[in-house]
Amino acid sequence: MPTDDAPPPALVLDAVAHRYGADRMLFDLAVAPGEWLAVIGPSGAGKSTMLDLAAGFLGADGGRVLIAGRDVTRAPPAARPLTCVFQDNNLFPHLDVFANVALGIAPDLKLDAAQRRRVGEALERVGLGGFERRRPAAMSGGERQRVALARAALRDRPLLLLDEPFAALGPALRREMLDLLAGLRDGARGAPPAILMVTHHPEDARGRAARTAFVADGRVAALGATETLLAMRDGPVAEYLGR
Ligand SMILES: Nc1ncnc2c1ncn2[C@@H]1O[C@H](COP(=O)(O)OP(=O)(O)OP(=O)(O)O)[C@@H](O)[C@H]1O
Repeated sequence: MPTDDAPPPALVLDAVAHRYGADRMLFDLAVAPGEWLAVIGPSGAGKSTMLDLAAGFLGADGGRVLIAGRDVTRAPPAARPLTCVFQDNNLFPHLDVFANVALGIAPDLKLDAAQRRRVGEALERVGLGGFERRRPAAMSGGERQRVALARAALRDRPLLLLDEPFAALGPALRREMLDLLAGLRDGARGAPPAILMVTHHPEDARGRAARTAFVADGRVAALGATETLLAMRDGPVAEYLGR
């Protein structure tokens, strides 16, 4: 039983509705503080829509979105205590790596000495010490995502939304990036953030996400321990997994 002083869930989607024409999506989900939850499901099922509703890029037609106990249903994206990493377009091409990371803590790019040091440390942690003056165009896809992760790690938000961030990378590099993400989470200055990670590679969830949600037809159709869900022999999850 949770006690009165137990921290609230990192994210609650309480009957959050969204309509695309005649298609109605309706999401119920609770992510515990510090939990790593993977989201899988067929193409077009609504995975990105669910994350966009949590982040506020899409408005809810009904229901409530709570982040760390705060009702943010009507709050714009910038006012929600979360950070996002997508497959593409995480970086500003006209800014160098240092500035791209620094934006995570100082949107006006006016940093004091301690903040400058933190940016440098974050770059070291993702293996990009010495890349400070590089522009994103002169970096590989994996390096660019390291920059995005460094910025996310600096922000110290209770919730990290990842929408296919490593999809364009090969299997070995994807594994490396997931290990890096796990390291950043474990090394967080405060409480580790909860991670909600959409992936097209269910095996990415194994050993990392304790629970996995299966999204189908605009709903969370199944939710359970990752190993249990991925071991299903029949039903829609098994069908999605190609069994
Ligand atoms: N702006 C839009 N207008 C109308 N329909 C949309 C819009 N954006 C998404 N959709 C539809 O909503 C459904 C869910 O899309 P969404 O991107 O959330 O799926 P997904 O599960 O993330 O898919 P994928 O795995 O292919 O990225 C799809 O059928 C899509 O065509």
